[in-house]
Amino acid sequence: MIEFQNVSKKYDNGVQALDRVNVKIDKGEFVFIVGPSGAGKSTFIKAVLKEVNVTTGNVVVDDMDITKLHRRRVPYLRRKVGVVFQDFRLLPNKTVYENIAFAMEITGTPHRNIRKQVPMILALVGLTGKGNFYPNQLSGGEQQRVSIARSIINNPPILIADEPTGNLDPDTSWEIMKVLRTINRRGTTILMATHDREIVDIMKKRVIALENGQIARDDKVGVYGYDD
Ligand SMILES: Nc1ncnc2c1ncn2[C@@H]1O[C@H](COP(=O)(O)OP(=O)(O)OP(=O)(O)O)[C@@H](O)[C@H]1O
Repeated sequence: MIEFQNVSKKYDNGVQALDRVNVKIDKGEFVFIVGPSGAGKSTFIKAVLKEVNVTTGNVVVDDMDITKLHRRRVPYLRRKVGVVFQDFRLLPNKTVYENIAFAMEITGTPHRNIRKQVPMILALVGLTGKGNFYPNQLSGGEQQRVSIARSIINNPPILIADEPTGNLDPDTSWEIMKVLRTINRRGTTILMATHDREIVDIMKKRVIALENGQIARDDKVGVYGYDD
């Protein structure tokens, strides 16, 4: 599903953000990416999305070697990978319904399907009845649910969550983790970068730890393992 083959990334300023990374993530896995600040987690995620071009090695996403993928084909890749961020990134002038519908409109989904699928996805993330609310009328946890709904509405095989609980209190964070677990159980591969020790330790999922751009640990049932 996702494979890094001897991947290195050196930024123009000389920083070696990824250093000969080899890793394989299978379909349906739930994987945490942990590591100290500056370890290379964001660079790893950006390499999957082709937001950064790696210096050497190959990145394979959903059976497609994206290393040499033409710029014009990158939007096609992005449809295979839903993304959720710490800061939600919802469109403030659109309702919950419109935020999600918009993601379907840009892929050319017929309105009939949009009208059917948006309520279904709102139910999945526990937001039935909130379709007409604007983002600023929702709690942080609810906004993150909208963001998750938007990220999976086009059924991507992979969901990347970059610190999705970073702005949320512990209880709300767990509500978000339940939603992500439900999505994972439906078959979506999930890759989540996090600094949240409690979540990593309790979830008992695969943990890949990056340090200085290298894989320091890769445990099938791992722990957070840092003091920060
Ligand atoms: N666009 C860039 N240009 C130059 N150096 C960069 C760039 N982006 C990141 N870096 C450097 O690459 C290294 C890895 O950064 P990265 O953001 O991948 O780490 P991270 O593990 O996500 O950190 P954090 O937990 O703080 O988000 C750091 O030394 C960082 O300063």
